[in-house]
Amino acid sequence: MAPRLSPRKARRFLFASTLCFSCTLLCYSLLLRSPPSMHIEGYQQLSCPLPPASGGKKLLQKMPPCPLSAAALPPSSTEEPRTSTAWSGRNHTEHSQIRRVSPKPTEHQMYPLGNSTATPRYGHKRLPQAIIVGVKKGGTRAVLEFIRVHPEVRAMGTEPHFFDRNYERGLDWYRNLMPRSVDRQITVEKTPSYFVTRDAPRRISHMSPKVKLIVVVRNPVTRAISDYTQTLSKKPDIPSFSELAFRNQTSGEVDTAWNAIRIGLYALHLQPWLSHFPISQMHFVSGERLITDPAGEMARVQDFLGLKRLVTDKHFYFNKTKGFPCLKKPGGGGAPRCLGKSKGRTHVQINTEDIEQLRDFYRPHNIKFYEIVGQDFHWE
Ligand SMILES: Nc1ncnc2c1ncn2[C@@H]1O[C@H](COP(=O)(O)OS(=O)(=O)O)[C@@H](OP(=O)(O)O)[C@H]1O
Repeated sequence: MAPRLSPRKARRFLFASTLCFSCTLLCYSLLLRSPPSMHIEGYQQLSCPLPPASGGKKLLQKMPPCPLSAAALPPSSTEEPRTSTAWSGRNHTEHSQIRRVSPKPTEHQMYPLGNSTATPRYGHKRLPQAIIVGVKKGGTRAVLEFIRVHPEVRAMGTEPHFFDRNYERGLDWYRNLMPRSVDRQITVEKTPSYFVTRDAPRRISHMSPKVKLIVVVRNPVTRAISDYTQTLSKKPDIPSFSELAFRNQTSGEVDTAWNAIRIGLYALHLQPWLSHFPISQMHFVSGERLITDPAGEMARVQDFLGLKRLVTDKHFYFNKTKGFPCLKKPGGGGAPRCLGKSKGRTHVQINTEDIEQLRDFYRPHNIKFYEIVGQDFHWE
């Protein structure tokens, strides 16, 4: 017969069993609890989880793309992961799932140079709000490369030639070529031949009457020689510059049918633009000042585009070998960035008499151009 417990002992037994059960439950719950959130000094955890901290294979698995919280990013690069192949030659995304939060980013961290052409996964492809429409050999590549340093600019790297050669492909085709951008960013493209394309002003205004137009102009004589030098580099058998530039070399009659000459008649080409856009919607960059004072010219371009002046003299240095201003590498180290070999070629030597004749020819056209745009470019 089992010994009978007194009521007092029974209560003690019940209390001891409950205590023991509760302890077991507590231990289990502590063991099975999810790991505490990881805090790493100097890093801010974003909304995406870190990869699990154990299991070798799992660590090698790629995590799904993680949207970055705006607060975690420096002001320049909010919402936009960029690849920076243009500068380092390596293709790495600047934003990882955890990002270092330095107390005050340096200017280069804030505004990394070389807003690359790589398309981020989000944002929208938009029709350009600004177009560098000309002129060929004026310095259009330099302006595009310099302005795309700005964090609020997204630029198409190649020339789409939509409004001259590809118009029948339609606006959706054109839009699809553009890099993705977020709301506060503007999309820019450059195609220098638009300036001399008869239908381009009408077509562009039809796309967007508010689009901002940038024209990079350069002394038309130097521009013509630059144009000829480029053609000669591709077709070495073409006639001499003087043979092409003058209808009659003895009389000095200039051949305005030759494109290299015709493009330099800026006042003439400007007229159709003014039938579709107010002059205030056009900005003229001096190709000469772009070389001697890139920061000054770019300040004016940023003002025109309604952007904060973030591309400044800190971004440029004069490269003696190249003979042109180049962009500094972000952070100071490594190779800086100059434009390619096709920019800044040594020009073909043209005799002084021919140059003088061309200057005389262009003078009245230049003066007319200065009057229309209200700026003297001093092309003497
Ligand atoms: N920073 C810098 N580096 C190199 N080159 C520079 C720069 N700034 C302006 N330029 C001048 O740009 C000229 C080429 O103009 P474009 O870019 O408009 O040419 S193109 O129409 O796109 O072919 C090019 O003409 P050339 O010197 O005749 O080659 C340059 O004089």
